[in-house]
This record gives sequence, structure tokens and C-alpha cells, in this order.
Amino acid sequence: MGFKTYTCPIAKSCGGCEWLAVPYPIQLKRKRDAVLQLFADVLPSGATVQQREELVPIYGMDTDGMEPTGYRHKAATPFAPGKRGSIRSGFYTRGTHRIVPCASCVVEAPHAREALLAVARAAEELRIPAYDEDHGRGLLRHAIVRMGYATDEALLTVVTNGGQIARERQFVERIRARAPFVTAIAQNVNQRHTNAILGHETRALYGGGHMVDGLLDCEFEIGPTSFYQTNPAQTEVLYSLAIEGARLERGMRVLDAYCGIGTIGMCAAKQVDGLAVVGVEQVEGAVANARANARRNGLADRCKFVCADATSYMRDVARAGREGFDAVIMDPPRAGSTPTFINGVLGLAPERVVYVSCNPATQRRDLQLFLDGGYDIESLEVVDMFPHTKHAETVLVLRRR
Ligand SMILES: C[S@@+](CC[C@H](N)C(=O)[O-])C[C@H]1O[C@@H](n2cnc3c(N)ncnc32)[C@H](O)[C@@H]1O
Repeated sequence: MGFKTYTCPIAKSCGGCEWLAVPYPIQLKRKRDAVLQLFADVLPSGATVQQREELVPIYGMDTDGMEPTGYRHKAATPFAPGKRGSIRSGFYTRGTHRIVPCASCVVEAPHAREALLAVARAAEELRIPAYDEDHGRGLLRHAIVRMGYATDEALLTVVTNGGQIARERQFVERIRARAPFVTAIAQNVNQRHTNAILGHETRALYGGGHMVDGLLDCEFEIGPTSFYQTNPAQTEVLYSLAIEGARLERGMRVLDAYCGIGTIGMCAAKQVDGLAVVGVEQVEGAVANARANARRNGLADRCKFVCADATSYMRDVARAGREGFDAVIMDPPRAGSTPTFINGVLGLAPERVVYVSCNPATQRRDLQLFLDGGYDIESLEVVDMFPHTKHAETVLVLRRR
């Protein structure tokens, strides 16, 4: 295949796309091999290389023979004071907090970077200072933009070190003049001296402060502090595999743990009539989005959401002994799940557990508890959510023995 790889002038210092020079089919092979190696001791032994590759399929982006580009629908920048009142924006150089400027990025959705640069230019014009992290002074810390996939909406979040933006109305107008495709702007306040990007306080500056996007047959309201997958085309592949793997049927009850804004559970409920979903998520804003999304999709009677730490929720469920689930879908953060959560799932004894992971290493660790607790691997699939990087997302389906 005639794959022509891309070059990027800041690839070395940015470090975001470490495999940009590697042809896409080779990237996919490397990712599958890495997952195969990680799970080698628990996959059927004695299989040939070909059998093992069939055992663990990888779903790459469908790009018609081209290298994947523009797949990141979320883009972000830190800000820092530059020379003579200018504001620096771009990416942190690998392992440092030094910013390498970026005018456009091949893996980001078209226009995403324009919105981020619009914030820097508007702030320069209005003399709104960038945050100086060495001294804890200045206002503008980060900007994050999320571009719609199924819609033309775009949500821009400006993270500030303090609640007041001088000449706020002009600031918003100037951003909009430079980036007219932005349909909502939010301010998030983060006054902590940490590496965490987002703070706890958020308010709308323009357009209601949230956006709407679509995945599979559902529409989702997304707020500034809610998790939402970065690569929507591959998210649809990932969710379809997870829903299919759970073998859901009418009348079943499903737990969607670490549910974010309720996307997986609601896509499942939309596909399977009479399916009931309970979603658990710890970020309040995301749970508010999930509840609004259930109403938006006509699923409020079948999809309920609990705002809680998933481990505490599971501990309570295990103590009360009242809840029953026919299937559990779990999609924890990179750190993986906890023994308490997994033991709780084992106690509920669902027929199937579908474990979606953005970090196969922690998934492999967590898998052991399921294997020891009476579950077998039914399937393991890899989805490439982040072309040109080493990251692989996996969908592991476990079945009660
Ligand atoms: C990888 S995201 C998956 C979200 C969702 N399934 C999706 O596809 O958009 C993990 C989610 O777990 C949430 N989370 C992280 N730790 C948690 C915990 N201890 N309890 C509940 N939710 C948690 C995060 O806020 C995030 O929304």
C-alpha cells in the first residue's frame, strides 16, 4: 500500500506523535503485537502467529489508504507570557513546561488550533496577561476546544487563574470574530498551583457554555469539565464493539461504570428496546450532562445516573445486596479500576463484563481478579483511537464460567 507518512516541524519537541514517520499499517501491527504480548499468558497457548492475530483483531481508522489526520476533536494549549506583552501558546516540550509554538497540527480537527490561537491574540490586544506559573501571577492559563463530529458546534473553554476577566465582553467578541465557528465559550477557574488543567468553578461566557455532538444514533450535550472521547469516528467503533460484546437483550439491566456523560449506556439503550441502564460517574458536571442527555434522547425512564466514586458505589451495592445487573460495562481511567470495585462485580455475578480500557497494562492487572473470580476471556479487541502514538484502546469481554 502506498502510505505516505507526514512530517511535522515540531514533532521532536512536541513529542505528541512519536510514530508520525511510521506507516500506518506498521503502527497497527505494533499496537496489536504489544497487546498480544501483554496478554500472552492468558490467551490460548500454542496458537500460531496468524491464529493469535485473528484472536485479537485491531480496528484502525478507515482512511482509504491515507495516513489518518484531523482525528483529534479536542485540542488544548497552555499559555505563558512571551516577549513585549505577547502570549505564547502551543505544546509543552516533552518533559518540560517550555512551550513550543504551534500554528497548525496535522492530527487535530480542522480549525481547532485557530480557536486556541484566537484566545491568545484577543488577550494580547486587550492586555489580559497570561499566567506565569513560576510566580503564580497572570490570568490566562489554558484553552481547550472541542469540535463537533456529527454537528457543527464547537465548545471553547478558557481556563483562568481567577474569576474576573477584564473587558470580558470585548474578549469574547474578539475571540468570536477570529473563530466564528465557536458556538459556545466557557470560563473555568483554576487557582491551584498544580499541573491539573481544570478547576472546579465553571461559568458560561457565550452560547450556554456547552455543546451538542452525536455518536451512533444518540445526541449528547457536553460540558467543559466532562470527559468525552477525542476521536469520535473510532469511538463509534469502540462503543459498537462494547455493546455487541455485552450481548444485550430486552429486559436486561446494565451497569455502565465510569460512564462520563452516559454515552456507552445510552447508545446501548437506543439500540436495545427495553434495556435498563444505571450509569456511575464521579464528576458532577458529567452526571448533569448524562441526565440531560437521557432526556434529550428520550431515554430518561430507562437510563439513570448516580454521581459517585465507582468503588464506593460498588461497596454500597455489595452491602445492600439489592441491585442485580445482567451485564457490566466498565471504562475506567488510565489508572484502571480497584479490587473493591471488581470484587463487587464478582459478587453481582453478571453473565458478561465488558472492560473498555485506554491503558491495557492496568487492564491486564485488573483482569487477574476476574480470572481468579470465575470469569473467562471471551474476546479481546484493539481499537486505534490515537494514530501516530503508541496508545491502544482495548475492549475485553469476559464471560462467567
Ligand atoms: C475513560 S473515561 C470514560 C467515559 C465514558 N465511558 C466515555 O466513553 O466517554 C473514564 C471516566 O471515569 C470517570 N472516573 C474516573 N475515576 C472515577 C471513579 N473513581 N469513579 C467514578 N468515575 C470515575 C472520569 O471522570 C471519566 O468520565
